[in-house]
Amino acid sequence: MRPHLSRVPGVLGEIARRRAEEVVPYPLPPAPEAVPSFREVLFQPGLSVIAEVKKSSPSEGAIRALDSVAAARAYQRGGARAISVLTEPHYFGGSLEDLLRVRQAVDLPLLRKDFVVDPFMLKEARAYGASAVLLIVALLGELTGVYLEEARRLGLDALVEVHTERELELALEAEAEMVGINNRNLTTLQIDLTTAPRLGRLAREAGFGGVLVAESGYSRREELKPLEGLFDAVLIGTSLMKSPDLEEALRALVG
Ligand SMILES: O=P(O)(O)OC[C@@H](O)[C@@H](O)c1c[nH]c2ccccc12
Repeated sequence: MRPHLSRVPGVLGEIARRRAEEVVPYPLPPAPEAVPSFREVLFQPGLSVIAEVKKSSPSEGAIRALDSVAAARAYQRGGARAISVLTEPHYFGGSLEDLLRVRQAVDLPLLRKDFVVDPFMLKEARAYGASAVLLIVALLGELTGVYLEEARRLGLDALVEVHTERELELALEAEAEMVGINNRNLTTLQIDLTTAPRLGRLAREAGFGGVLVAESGYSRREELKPLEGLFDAVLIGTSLMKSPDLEEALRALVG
């Protein structure tokens, strides 16, 4: 079952509709061996970092033409608990090959970062080595629960991404076990770092006991302060990718 994308506004709608046109199922390679669960590694005490391999983005254009494997290895050395790999090609310069190559190079659980708009993309994620997938509520709406169920059936964890109070409600209704709060509005691309703490508090007040991840826009250590005691993890891409030394940048950010 596919979501209705015709009325999704802004850049998000543009990317997602293009993605949907491209999904044509094909025979998949056998999935690589299982690695530690994405969700479980984030349950460790303290704020975990999910470091992201991201070569370009709609807001920044080209970020860095660094090889994905080199980036992922530096992240692992720097203490990342998990790695996110963009697989969207047109706007983010990613690929499934990047995901598989990173899988073969590091031991950390991987998140397939893409605009999932067809259940086949979940099977694909698993076949190319992901332990988890991103599910964006602004795209999947009421179908979020269906995609969550299908991800579970395939043995994948799902990071359910929200940006508004209404989307958070939908994520909690769908019984998400990991919720990502994106500081970036994917329609306008604006960042507001007060979004994650605000919606994070609401999620906890509503009794959410799962993994909470703050996403986007972090580049300085002080910015992580409001997340302490509330969030399990933070997802960081651009500021790390832009650093001359990714390992050092990661250590400097989280100590
Ligand atoms: O590069 P940043 O600002 O550190 O952000 C990372 C990550 O949160 C961002 O890439 C992201 C969050 N949600 C997404 C959905 C699709 C594509 C990308 C994203």
